[in-house]
Amino acid sequence: KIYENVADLPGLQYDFVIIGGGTAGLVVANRLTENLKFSVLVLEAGVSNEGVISSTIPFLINNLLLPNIYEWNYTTTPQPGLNGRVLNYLRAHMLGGTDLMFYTRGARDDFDRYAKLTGDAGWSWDRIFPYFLKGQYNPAVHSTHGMNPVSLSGFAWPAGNLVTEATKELHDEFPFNLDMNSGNPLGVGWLQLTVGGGKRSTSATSYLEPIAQRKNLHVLLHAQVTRLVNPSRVSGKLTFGGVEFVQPGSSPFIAKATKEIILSAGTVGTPHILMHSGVGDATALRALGIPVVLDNPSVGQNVSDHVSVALSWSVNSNKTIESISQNVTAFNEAFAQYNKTYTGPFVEVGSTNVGWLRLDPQSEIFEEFPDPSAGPTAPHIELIFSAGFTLRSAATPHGHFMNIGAVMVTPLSRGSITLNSSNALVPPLIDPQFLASNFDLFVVRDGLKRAQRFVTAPVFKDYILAPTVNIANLTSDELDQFIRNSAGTISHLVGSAGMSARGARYGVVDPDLSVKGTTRLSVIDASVLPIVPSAHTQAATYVIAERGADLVKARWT
Ligand SMILES: Cc1cc2nc3c(=O)[nH]c(=O)nc-3n(C[C@H](O)[C@H](O)[C@H](O)COP(=O)(O)OP(=O)(O)OC[C@H]3O[C@@H](n4cnc5c(N)ncnc54)[C@H](O)[C@@H]3O)c2cc1C
Repeated sequence: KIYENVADLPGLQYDFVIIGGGTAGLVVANRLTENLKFSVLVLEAGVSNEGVISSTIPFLINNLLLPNIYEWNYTTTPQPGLNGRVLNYLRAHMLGGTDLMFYTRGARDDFDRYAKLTGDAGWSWDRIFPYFLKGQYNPAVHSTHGMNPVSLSGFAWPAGNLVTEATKELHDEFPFNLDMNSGNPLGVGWLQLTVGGGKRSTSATSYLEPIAQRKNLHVLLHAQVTRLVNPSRVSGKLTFGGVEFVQPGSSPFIAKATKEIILSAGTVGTPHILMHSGVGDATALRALGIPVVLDNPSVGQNVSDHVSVALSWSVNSNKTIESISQNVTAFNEAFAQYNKTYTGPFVEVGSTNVGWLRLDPQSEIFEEFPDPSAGPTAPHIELIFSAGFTLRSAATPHGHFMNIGAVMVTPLSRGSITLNSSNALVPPLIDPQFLASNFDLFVVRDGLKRAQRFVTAPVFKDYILAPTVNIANLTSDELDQFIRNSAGTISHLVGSAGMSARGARYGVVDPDLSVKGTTRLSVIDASVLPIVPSAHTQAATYVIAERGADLVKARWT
């Protein structure tokens, strides 16, 4: 059952307390409460997804991302690699998270590297693969019995067919890939989305809604966890006796977990809570006057994220996103069609295809830097093809466009989440160190050049009119400045509570996701990924949550 007010909860003692009801937290809540003997409380700082149309209608997802109650409205610290710019840093503040529905699992090598880094073969592609199928178009690599619907686009923008045609014309550099979720993503293929029946699916719609009436599951909204309290030692290991949280304007409450506390507060929230609980770098915590209960300098460090820059071309067609986004009548018609039949352009986001490419192995950049990709199946670059501007703002130009986002998916830069204050309600310092490494800059540059080459395919001859910014005329230095001045993020931060092998001298959680040096405390969310996969991160988060729930269940049954 979902509660708004702590006073309505039957009590504050449960077997498990899950902190955060985003992508991972609700998967774990579902799986643990399959055992009717387990009682579970989810504490979610944000709001419900119910009745929020921009969280349901794929085409309107853009509205969810504006500063509002569905986001924490964070900003980064000034980023030297972006010429000192401060970016808005989107983080979900609602049940089920605020992803944009891209469903990309990553490369076989990404997961095999996690297995190697953690010394646990359970994180390898082959062993994790069944967990992908639990969540659900090459039928051989998908399932029909999973929880979370995944589909190809339910609406065909002409740009999508042109992109596919171009893969035939430029086959050597941009081969077609029928299904990029097989473990071998390389090539250009159709985008898959977490959309079912025309509606956006999240862990809130797939994992919570169907079981929200389970008697052993309580979800409390507007409940912001400030810290874990009452530390003690059990057989030399740290344990916490409770979870402190507040509701707007309230005094703190304490929830107790008789079995385990599970942090699923995401890559920013999880280390934030750990550090306020005294788990983190001892020197930094002391400097803020926070009592140290476990010195672990890895907490909040080693974060990595993807950086992107988009190019746009005006096109000789009026069948683009702008035909709806810039025309009130057409927008209302599309909305009406959606409401009647769940069909039409509102069933998807406007992106049509995705490409995954590797750098040239002979590239001079490898003389300076080792290859950070996970292996030969893993790309360095992602190209996102869209039938116009998917993220729209007042600055979006008028006209009709095709967009290609070039995303650097193998960052060498590493950033951090640190505390700014001893007050747990003050946001942390988010410093992803975007483009701090020249390798990362090189990859974005290469990605933009690939995008430019892609649109030279003969099929675009009568379609593409002109670039909105002609980077072909820029010197190398000017191009670098263009990148630093326009790069953004696609919000794939991971690593702040990274997994490492048991006994390793770094890392925050063991391969079974329990926090090192503690007992009855684990982290199950995207923060445990030690390196960002070469993919959008929700699919990886779902499998972490599925396997994480199995690991917890195994400890207690
Ligand atoms: C705007 C955006 C778009 C994205 N688009 C895509 C996409 O299209 N495809 C894709 O694969 N990935 C996408 N991602 C990434 C993907 O959504 C994340 O990797 C994934 O959701 C991470 O899941 P999580 O459970 O770790 O964290 P989250 O889903 O962020 O959940 C954390 C939850 O914890 C809550 N919380 C945090 N702190 C506290 C606290 N102190 N007390 C109580 N609750 C707390 C938050 O409110 C939130 O609900 C996107 C991310 C963002 C932000």
